[in-house]
Amino acid sequence: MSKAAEIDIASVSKVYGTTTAVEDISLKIPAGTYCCLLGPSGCGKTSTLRMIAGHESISSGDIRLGNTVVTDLPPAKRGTAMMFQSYALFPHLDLIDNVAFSLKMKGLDKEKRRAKALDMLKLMQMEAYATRRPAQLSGGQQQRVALARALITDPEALLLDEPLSALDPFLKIRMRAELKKLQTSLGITFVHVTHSQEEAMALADLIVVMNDGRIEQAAPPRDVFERPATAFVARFMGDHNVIAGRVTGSRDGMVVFDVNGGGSLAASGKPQQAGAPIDIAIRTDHVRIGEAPAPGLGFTGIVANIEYRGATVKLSATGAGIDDFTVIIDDSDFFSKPVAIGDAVPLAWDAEDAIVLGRLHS
Ligand SMILES: Nc1ncnc2c1ncn2[C@@H]1O[C@H](COP(=O)(O)OP(=O)(O)OP(=O)(O)O)[C@@H](O)[C@H]1O
Repeated sequence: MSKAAEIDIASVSKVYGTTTAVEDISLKIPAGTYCCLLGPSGCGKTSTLRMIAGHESISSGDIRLGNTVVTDLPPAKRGTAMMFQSYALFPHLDLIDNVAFSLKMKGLDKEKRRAKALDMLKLMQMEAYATRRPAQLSGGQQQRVALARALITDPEALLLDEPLSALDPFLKIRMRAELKKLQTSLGITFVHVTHSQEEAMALADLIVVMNDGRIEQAAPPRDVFERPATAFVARFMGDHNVIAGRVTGSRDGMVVFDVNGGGSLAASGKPQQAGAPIDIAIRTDHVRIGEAPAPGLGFTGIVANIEYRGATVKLSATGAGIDDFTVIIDDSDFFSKPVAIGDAVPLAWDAEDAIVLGRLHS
């Protein structure tokens, strides 16, 4: 296998006619990283991946793979390989010929390319099926063949476009573990497009959250989850309440603000100009119920819904200017002092759990 390469995306944009799919993004993906491009449909993930692969031209900016600027190179000359969502296997060819296809294009003789294809099928534990056609395989097996076909070119980076989306939920989780194992054992750079935050959290060393053609945050999964950079990231990753308001002042290392249409709250952060818009995030599992909050660090919520989830209970509450506030508490805490729909309950959190979010799009 070849070595891994860093991918350097410098001020890259992609414009299709009047649509700007990717707007001036810059990103360094260190060599050997498992990187997930994460975001909702239409945010520009696939366009970014296809520009790295060379399947889409770059409207402006440059992409470097290792020391080579690949911006104007054709896909086969970049040192990347792409695995497509639908696997794009040739139905009329057996697995060996499917896997060997790119070597045939390169002019390698039949014996050599078939031997190498068999090696790749062995790596993916698919050699027993070598003479079958794709239609005679399960979804998970087809995915392994698609991986073998992508990896046969010894790429420095493997690009995967929603590789797990065609699989059923059970297989998805199994193949996810296999992808991670494969990346770790090969040590090459993986760039994996997904709209599932769970998938990205499970796989990535580096999560790149995209929204509307731009990067909202690029950081390891734990940082993205614990310190979401923007309201979009906090909402998209889930398990956070986002509250918007306007700054009124500061106190004891906290920014004090008025909730839009509601009371006054505080959050850890530097003083900001009075009147400035502010978004804060509060983890749903870091809220205590039934405890009087410190000034600005909680409110009285009216319980709107209760969902029992086994180990935890999910409460939804409303407050002045706060439409939907979620609290996840341990089942034992809930059942030791149960509350009912319609009850008014104090909700409280600590200063460090109220995070001021950045404002990328304002
Ligand atoms: N060939 C094209 N011509 C015109 N517009 C395009 C083309 N490809 C993509 N777009 C537009 O560019 C934007 C980004 O698309 P892209 O496929 O990169 O998003 P995505 O995040 O991968 O979405 P999905 O998860 O749905 O695949 C969208 O608004 C899309 O409609």
